[in-house]
Amino acid sequence: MSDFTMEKGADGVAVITWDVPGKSMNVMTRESMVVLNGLVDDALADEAVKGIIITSGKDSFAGGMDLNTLGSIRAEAGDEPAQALFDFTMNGHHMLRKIERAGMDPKTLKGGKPIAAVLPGTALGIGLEVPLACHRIFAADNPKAKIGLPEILVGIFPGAGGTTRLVRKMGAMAASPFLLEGKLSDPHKAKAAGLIDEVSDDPMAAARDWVLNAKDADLVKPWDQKGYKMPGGAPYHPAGFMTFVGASAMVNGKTKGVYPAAKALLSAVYEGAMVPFDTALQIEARWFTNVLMNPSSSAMIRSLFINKEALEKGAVRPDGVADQKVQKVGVLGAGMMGAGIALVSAQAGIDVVLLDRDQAAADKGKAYSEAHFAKGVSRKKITEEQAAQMLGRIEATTDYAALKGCDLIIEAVFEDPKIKAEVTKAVDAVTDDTCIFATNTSTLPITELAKASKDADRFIGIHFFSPVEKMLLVEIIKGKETGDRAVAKALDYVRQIRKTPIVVNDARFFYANRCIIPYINEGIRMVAEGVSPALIENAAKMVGMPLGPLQLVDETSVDLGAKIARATKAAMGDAYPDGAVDEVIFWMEAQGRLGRKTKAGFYDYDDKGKRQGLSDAVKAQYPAAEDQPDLHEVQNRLLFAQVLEAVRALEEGVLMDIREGDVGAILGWGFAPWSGGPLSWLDMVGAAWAAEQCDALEAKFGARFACPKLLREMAQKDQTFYGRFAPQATAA
Ligand SMILES: NC(=O)c1ccc[n+]([C@@H]2O[C@H](COP(=O)([O-])OP(=O)(O)OC[C@H]3O[C@@H](n4cnc5c(N)ncnc54)[C@H](O)[C@@H]3O)[C@@H](O)[C@H]2O)c1
Repeated sequence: MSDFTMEKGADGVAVITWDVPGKSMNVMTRESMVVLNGLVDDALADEAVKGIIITSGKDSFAGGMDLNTLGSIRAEAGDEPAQALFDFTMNGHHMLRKIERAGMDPKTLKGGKPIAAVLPGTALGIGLEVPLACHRIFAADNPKAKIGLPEILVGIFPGAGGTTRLVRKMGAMAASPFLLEGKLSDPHKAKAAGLIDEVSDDPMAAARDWVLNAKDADLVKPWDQKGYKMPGGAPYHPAGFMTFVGASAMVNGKTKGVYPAAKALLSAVYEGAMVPFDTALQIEARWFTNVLMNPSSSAMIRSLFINKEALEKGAVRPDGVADQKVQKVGVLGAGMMGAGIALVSAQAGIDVVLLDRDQAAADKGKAYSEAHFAKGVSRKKITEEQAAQMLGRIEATTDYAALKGCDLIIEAVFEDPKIKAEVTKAVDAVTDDTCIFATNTSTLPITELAKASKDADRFIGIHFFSPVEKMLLVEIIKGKETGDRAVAKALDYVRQIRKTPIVVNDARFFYANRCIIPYINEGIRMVAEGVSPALIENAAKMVGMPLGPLQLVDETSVDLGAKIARATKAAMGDAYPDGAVDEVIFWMEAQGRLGRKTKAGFYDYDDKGKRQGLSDAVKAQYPAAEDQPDLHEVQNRLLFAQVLEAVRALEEGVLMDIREGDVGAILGWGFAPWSGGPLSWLDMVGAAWAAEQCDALEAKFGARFACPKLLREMAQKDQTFYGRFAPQATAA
């Protein structure tokens, strides 16, 4: 079975159906493009065919390009990868341009065959770029459908004509959220924005009717008509020029210049807007190739597309363990985390028993889901029946007997080993030995907590990030005695709730928190040293961190920081290195400046909790020194604080797979996504340069920057992480 098939109807409409065998969503490959091209040729040449509909056999249209394709083109091309990628991209343009011109006479623009796209649901990336080349796009009235061009989020930009077509269709200003931010819309919003043309209960019938009645003029795109003017003005008009200046400033403001794809996109748009359409497509292809050849884009594609998907599909799942899909989950503690865990589980179709110490607390936890589902109904994302069905899956209770029959328990009670031990024992008394017990602790060692369990083999860490329903990463932690079945269960559960898992070994703060805490601490330490808070925050953003370390403290709260500092000090004794950090954090705590929640932290906040400037009170207590450090040094301190922890985690065997180190960093704490993650970043800058920087930082700031042995050895041997620790199937 081919990815595309065609059926020619007696009414003269040829329907090309995209339906990749064995996949839940269509993706475009090199091979499938050849097939589509052949079918379009056939239909255009066949006199019996009056018009064409391109649709999908699935409930979505397509998820985009299979980015592995780009990797394999590059790998096969040997010394000339750029030429091969450019040629591939131009072939795509030729095919889509053929669809757009549809056999019409190039002079009179008459005699073409109408081509409509019918989208039953989601259409992303090239899954929207193919429709954009068609003459009219019909979408089903499917509120779950997402329509847009998210390429920028994985480090590239729409390179199958989407950039050029969208800008000419709606103007650079209106196109910018879709191109530069990867904004996705449901069908109605997509129609309002001009991305698609019609939303219908029966889009096939509507499209067929349109195809059979379309006139010559309906097939000619505005940019192929005489006197075409770009909406909002092209760059050589004053209004258009200002749009481009504004867009350029916005991109620089948002990306701080570290995302090559955003800059290349702007160049493609700007240069392309000044020339005829077909030349613009060549310019788009040139910039697209430029981006594909950039190490940042390759690293982003590798981490955010290929490796993320591999982890979601079970790349690190233990071999030979049968499917462990969860039927009924018990969630202990209906507080902030427990309520979120219950919500995502119910959404995934799992029955949930949500247990707390008293009924009011359990009910409050369930009410969180109720409010969330009600919002979904009011925004037409789900129906009232679906909301009722999902809410009906959650049983709020105080009764341990209700946990009977649960095949997974996740405890999210207070962060207190005694309480955690009590609930572990109480659960053991009512569940059988098929049930896996998981703890959501963020700081307590799993191996220690497992001692309260009847069977440490069935005990595991499933560490969520807050807010549970928004954060994409789940960290699974193996205690010393955790068995494969528990790991498989945790992975299968994370897959059910559609998040991305990483599996790490048990160690202080596991992986994500272990790396983010030194970043935060380095920022606070600099405040104590008299580095200007604005310099610290800006330096962080300029290396691509979504939040500066001080803003991050405000978001996660100063008292949590103080609590962790006290606990760490108690655990480490004399080896505790963060005295300077504590001074600031304890002062903040004493001042009641606990962060956003108290509307005062390193930043000031208005009455509504909206962040204002950096706080004068903090600046008065820790005045900025006259001599401020070099920006590059501040950036290096903030980056190395994180990446060295990632290297140590790998060296110590906490991280077992480098893919998890990179994917976990980006999804878990927003580590500079342009870099592809901390290990990809080290590969980009080179181990030798990184080791030199460590030596310089260590000499000036102390042992926390000492070059890990592993990195030193890699520098000496001129190795990369993806070379030395190459996991299978990451060769993109
Ligand atoms: N807050 C975060 O950002 C975050 C992130 C990851 C992990 N965690 C971990 O998740 C756990 C819960 O954190 P939270 O922020 O949801 O706390 P929370 O205080 O909001 O909720 C804890 C809930 O547990 C209930 N509880 C306490 N003792 C109980 C018992 N014996 N039996 C049943 N219920 C009991 C409390 O009534 C409360 O509703 C902690 O282990 C924490 O370290 C928190």
